Amino acid sequence: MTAAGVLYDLRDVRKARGGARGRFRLDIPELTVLRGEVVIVRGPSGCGKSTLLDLLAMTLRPDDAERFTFDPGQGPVSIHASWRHNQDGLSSLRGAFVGYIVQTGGLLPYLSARENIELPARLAGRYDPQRVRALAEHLDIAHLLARSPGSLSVGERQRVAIARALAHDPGVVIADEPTAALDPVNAEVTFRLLLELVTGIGTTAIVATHDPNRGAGSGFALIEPVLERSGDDIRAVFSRGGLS
Ligand SMILES: Nc1ncnc2c1ncn2[C@@H]1O[C@H](COP(=O)(O)OP(=O)(O)OP(=O)(O)O)[C@@H](O)[C@H]1O
Repeated sequence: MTAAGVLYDLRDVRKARGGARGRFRLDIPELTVLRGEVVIVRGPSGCGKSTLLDLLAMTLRPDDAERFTFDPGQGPVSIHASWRHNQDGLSSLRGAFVGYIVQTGGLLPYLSARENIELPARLAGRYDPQRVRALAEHLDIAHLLARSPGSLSVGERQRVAIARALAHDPGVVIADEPTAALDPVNAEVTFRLLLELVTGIGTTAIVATHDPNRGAGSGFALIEPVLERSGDDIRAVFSRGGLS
């Protein structure tokens, strides 16, 4: 794989947080994500999945990074340098190229489902009604678009959130336990729909789950942290090479 196919390239990235009891430290010695890949990030509660996804979504600033680049298509951009010198540029990059799905949908309650889906696409200047229609049909929410999020079931809200994350044709979809709030049957269906959509469109996706059965035997790339405990302190090491 050439460097042109690399979406993320991270080397020696670190983030420390005050954990639930002791200190939590996330270390990424090496992590590459290739364009078009689906990567499952799997591990138990508290192992740092959300921290890793927030770093990749450019919503959380790393403490330190030897290298942290994201290539939107015109060449790699240093995310670490952007955090220090160009946060406006970072916001634009995030808005245009990242679709983020959180555990509970995160929809704006005062907008209809349709307005929620269209908003990021309009902000990014990439609103495409045909794309919105196709996503809504695939996710079986076309009949719900006029409704407010509060009148939808949790599963319906999550499907709207998936459509919203994909509507602006992002470079990457990042989904943080997108089915954690759903019952097992709905969770299975929604997880499958998300993966079907991103693989069908060819969008890179990074999906976190605590479920040890998710992603098993799927052929998708899998990242699981190595956890080191010292008293109440935890160090989680997420690593994955990709370039030969
Ligand atoms: N905003 C924060 N401030 C301080 N500590 C935090 C913050 N967010 C998370 N942490 C801590 O960082 C550690 C990793 O949390 P994180 O949410 O990344 O794990 P997770 O694997 O996503 O967990 P879960 O599956 O329960 O969502 C935990 O010890 C947590 O308490």
